[in-house]
Amino acid sequence: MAAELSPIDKAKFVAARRAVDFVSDGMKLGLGTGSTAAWMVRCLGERIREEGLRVTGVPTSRRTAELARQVGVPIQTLDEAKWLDLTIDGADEIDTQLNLIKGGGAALLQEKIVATASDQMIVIADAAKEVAHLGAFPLPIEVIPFGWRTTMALVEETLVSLDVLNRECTLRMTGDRPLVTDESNYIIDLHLKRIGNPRQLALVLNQIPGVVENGLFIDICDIVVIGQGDGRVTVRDINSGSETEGRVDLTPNDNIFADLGD
Ligand SMILES: O=C[C@H](O)[C@H](O)[C@H](O)COP(=O)(O)O
Repeated sequence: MAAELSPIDKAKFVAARRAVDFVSDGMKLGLGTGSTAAWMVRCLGERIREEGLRVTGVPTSRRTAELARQVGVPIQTLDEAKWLDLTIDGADEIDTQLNLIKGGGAALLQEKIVATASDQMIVIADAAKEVAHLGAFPLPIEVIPFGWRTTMALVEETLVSLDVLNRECTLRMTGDRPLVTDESNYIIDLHLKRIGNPRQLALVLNQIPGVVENGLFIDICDIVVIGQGDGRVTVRDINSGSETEGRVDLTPNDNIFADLGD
């Protein structure tokens, strides 16, 4: 029996299932990370099992690689795939220009590399992720562990030089230890409340020695699919300017819960 999903999981599920309609036979896909992207990987597995869809996925984290294996999505490394047709991923915030904050799950570095190596990026999310201005969600930056305190001080100085008012920076912890990313780095979260100029901030942060990458995705996302708990989905395409409304069957196939142990 399939478990009853919470409204937020229903919203994530319908966004994921709608986005998987954009996948066609033979595609090389970037597989995002996080709870919404996990639904997309499960939906892909469902299409592979039921329709014989042939795709190859490049996972953006160890977690996603493990899930892909569990649900039967064939995977490759990015260097094996070289270039991808489409990446589907979640986001922590999406603004009206489809600029994003990502990295709440600490996978921003691999996610940005994979999305940038794709012809197209589709972001899937529940409606709560849509914002007028980025920044209420803390902006993650991935930093080299060596000298991270110095790097954090340089980040704070940079924020002062940009006249950013709220500029508290915190090292992300897991228990009493710094969180370590898949690439063996640390994450510093920037509590900015509102980002006035995301494009400028993204460029300036990456100039600081010790900063590997920041979680601002500027001009990378092409299409956003927003799900609602009642099954409604909105597809917004930044290139064509189109917006279409639809509805997705809320009943996941029981097989889709295989990895959840239901
Ligand atoms: O590092 C993690 C990713 O950027 C996620 O895509 C993002 O945090 C959204 O995750 P979720 O779908 O769990 O809200």
